[in-house]
Amino acid sequence: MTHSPVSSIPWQQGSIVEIDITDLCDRGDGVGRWGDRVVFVPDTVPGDRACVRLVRVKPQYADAKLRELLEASPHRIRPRCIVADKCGGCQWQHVSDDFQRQAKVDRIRQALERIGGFQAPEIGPILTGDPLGYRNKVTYPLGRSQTGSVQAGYYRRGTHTLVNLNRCPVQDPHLDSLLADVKRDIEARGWSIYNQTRRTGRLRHLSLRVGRRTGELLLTLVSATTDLPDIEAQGARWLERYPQLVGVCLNHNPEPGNNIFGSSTRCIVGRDAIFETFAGLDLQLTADTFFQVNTEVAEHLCDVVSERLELTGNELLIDAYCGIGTFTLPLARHVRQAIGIESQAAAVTQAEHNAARNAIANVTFYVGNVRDWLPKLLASSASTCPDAILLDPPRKGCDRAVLDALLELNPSQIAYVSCKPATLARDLNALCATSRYHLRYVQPADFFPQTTHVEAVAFLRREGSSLA
Ligand SMILES: C[S@@+](CC[C@H](N)C(=O)[O-])C[C@H]1O[C@@H](n2cnc3c(N)ncnc32)[C@H](O)[C@@H]1O
Repeated sequence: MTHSPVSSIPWQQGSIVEIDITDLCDRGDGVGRWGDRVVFVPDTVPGDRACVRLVRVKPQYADAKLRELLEASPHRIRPRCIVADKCGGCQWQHVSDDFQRQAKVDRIRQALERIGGFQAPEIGPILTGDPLGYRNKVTYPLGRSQTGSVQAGYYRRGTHTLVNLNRCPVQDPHLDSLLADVKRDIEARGWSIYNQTRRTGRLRHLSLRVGRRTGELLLTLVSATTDLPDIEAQGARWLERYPQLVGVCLNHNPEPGNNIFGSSTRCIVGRDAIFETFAGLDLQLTADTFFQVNTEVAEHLCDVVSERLELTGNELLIDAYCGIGTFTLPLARHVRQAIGIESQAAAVTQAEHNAARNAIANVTFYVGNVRDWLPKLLASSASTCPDAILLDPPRKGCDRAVLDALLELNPSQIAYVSCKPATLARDLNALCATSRYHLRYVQPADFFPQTTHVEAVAFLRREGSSLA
């Protein structure tokens, strides 16, 4: 293979260069080198040799577009989605499942080593489930094609242009026909589609949720208006056509901005929630509350947390950032007392409802900010400090004040669930900097196959704790 000499091609927008892809970056793009500069190329895989066009050029790096694949990597596969080259929903449809998993584990390792400062951390094999058909919930923005037909799908990467979907290979297959039919019926009803720029029109999003174990389906339309003409009749028709559909809801979101759901949801027909079996519990899940999108892997992770914490039944456990109690409720069965803290009141209402539904009496949920609640618990429970704290913060990780409060609370064990390796590594570094805690084990989990997202739970133990 002859390579074009680096010096003969100007480092500028529009230049065409040939490079070997050697790595993947956090965004999921392939990474190659042009001389001592770095080139990021979407839709490539380590092992590819590619002819690329530089599109955004900085002194030391450039973003490039794949023009031609000169040699295909052994890790490259044919995408199992017909719109993989356009749709921004998945980034790695062209990467083999094994290589995706390895890349995710590598990313966690690199973050722990480079940002966290940990040397050779023990990282377990990644938890996996089905690489396709796993999503139990989808929420698609709605739009119209140039010819006026109703569209639903994800945005083209880096744009606000919808890529219309009639099916999606990562969503539960039971949602496929519903997606196509609902779009057609919206069109037939003449319901207008919301225009974000002009702030006109009604319908904004279509959300579908399925109980992976029960098969129950829930359909929610998000509208800028409180009503839609004949929504009751259409809802009844959908219920009749789909025996698994248990309810049709209308969420009202008149606010501009990126929030999908508004604050009020009205059940049009049927019920406003599905039932689902999770970790041996019977859960009720409404349309607008967060539930882990990959039921199987979440359940698997819950088991790992319970086993790794080596719970004896005597512990006081705090689950900070608990959502609807996805981890709190199953873990409550293994401890003396569990406390969940969550900022969203609706999620706590759902958690309390599900605790009662499953006769779990040893759990208390608090609505509010973890940053405020941890010091309050510290003040109120001097004689009963928590034995274990589970954390599952959003991507930005924990505030410094939360980490300080954790150190004050001084639990024997901390399990930190994270969806962003960089912030996980940063926070673990802060917790372990005092040498009071050491990192025992990290469990990666592949909740979102075909995408670059990766989750992990890190287990910390206090030095000298009797469990060590
Ligand atoms: C990654 S989700 C995890 C939810 C839950 N553990 C689960 O698995 O379903 C993070 C949760 O933290 C909540 N949250 C975000 N910031 C918070 C804060 N400062 N205090 C309390 N809860 C917060 C969000 O509402 C969300 O439910």
